[in-house]
Amino acid sequence: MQSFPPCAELHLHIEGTLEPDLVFELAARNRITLPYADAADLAARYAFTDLQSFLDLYYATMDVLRTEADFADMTRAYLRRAAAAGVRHAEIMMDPQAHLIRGIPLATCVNGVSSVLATSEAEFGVSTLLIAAFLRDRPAAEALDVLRDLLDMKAPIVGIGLDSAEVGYPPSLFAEVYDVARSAGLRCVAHAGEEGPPSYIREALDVLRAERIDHGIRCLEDEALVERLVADRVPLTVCPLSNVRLGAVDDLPAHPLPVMLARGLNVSVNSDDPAYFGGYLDDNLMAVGETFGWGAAELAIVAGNSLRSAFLDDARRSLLLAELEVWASEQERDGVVQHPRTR
Ligand SMILES: Nc1ncnc2[nH]cnc12
Ligand SMILES: [Zn+2]
Repeated sequence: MQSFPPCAELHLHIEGTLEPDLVFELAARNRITLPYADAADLAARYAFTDLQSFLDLYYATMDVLRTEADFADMTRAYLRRAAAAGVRHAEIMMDPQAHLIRGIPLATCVNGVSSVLATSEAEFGVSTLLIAAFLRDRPAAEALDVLRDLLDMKAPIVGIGLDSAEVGYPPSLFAEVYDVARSAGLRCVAHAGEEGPPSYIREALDVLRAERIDHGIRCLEDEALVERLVADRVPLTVCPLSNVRLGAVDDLPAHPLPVMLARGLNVSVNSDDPAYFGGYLDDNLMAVGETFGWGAAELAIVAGNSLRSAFLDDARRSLLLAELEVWASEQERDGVVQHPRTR
């Protein structure tokens, strides 16, 4: 059986872990009638043409999340599955505005998710940090209000992110939000270069001073940008199955991940919205491993990148990097080193 390295998941939307079965369970609990016959009928709608076609369903489906217990159950289900995938640390995004605009109080979503994260290391062996992501297709003033509310309630967040529909919503619109967050000691990440142009990656770095770029795959269209990302070791949290399902790339063999790795970019592999895109972190690693002929050596590189790019404390990072070294030497000892197509 394939073994996966201990790693960090750095690009994961907790609302994107809502599996069809849980959607139906929460709908029943909250007496909501869904416009689908059953979980299989809902899953059959997961045929997306682009980011927007996914977002439409993603925002509609999360309407079943009404109470703290609902958010907690979703979070627990993700952690259980992530632990089985070899995830040892997760930096989890949530979209507070997606809940606020449908009347769910900020405390309900924040407390529901964070109550489970508080014990994730003890319960699942997965340390966790929470990132509040703002919706770039809504006004920056609204994001600023939500950020101030999060700060006022001392929400246990490590940082902020920027997600949702990308094209037409450049990072610079959110300069003030990121300035306020940074002044409050928060870490900064942003989606850029998923569907949007390389200039959005530059803006995320220069204007938002993002420390990590979520996706970033379109950087390859701008040679000077690639050189800068390599020189500065800027982490790019790549999500291969997501990119295929949303049509950002034609298919997995056409995915730029191996080129990005060969260029020396600091790439990690992540699952984005695993309930919607065909798999969790292990599924993504398995798919790229099979498609690109990766063995333990390549898996250890992306796992190491993920651990070094996480907002972890030094002690936990050292522990997980040591676990990764043990994993890599076991792979070598057992001769499970390489996939046939690599050599
Ligand atoms: N892949 C993605 N891109 C932008 N916003 C998102 N929200 C959830 N998943 C997303
Ligand atoms: Zn994402």
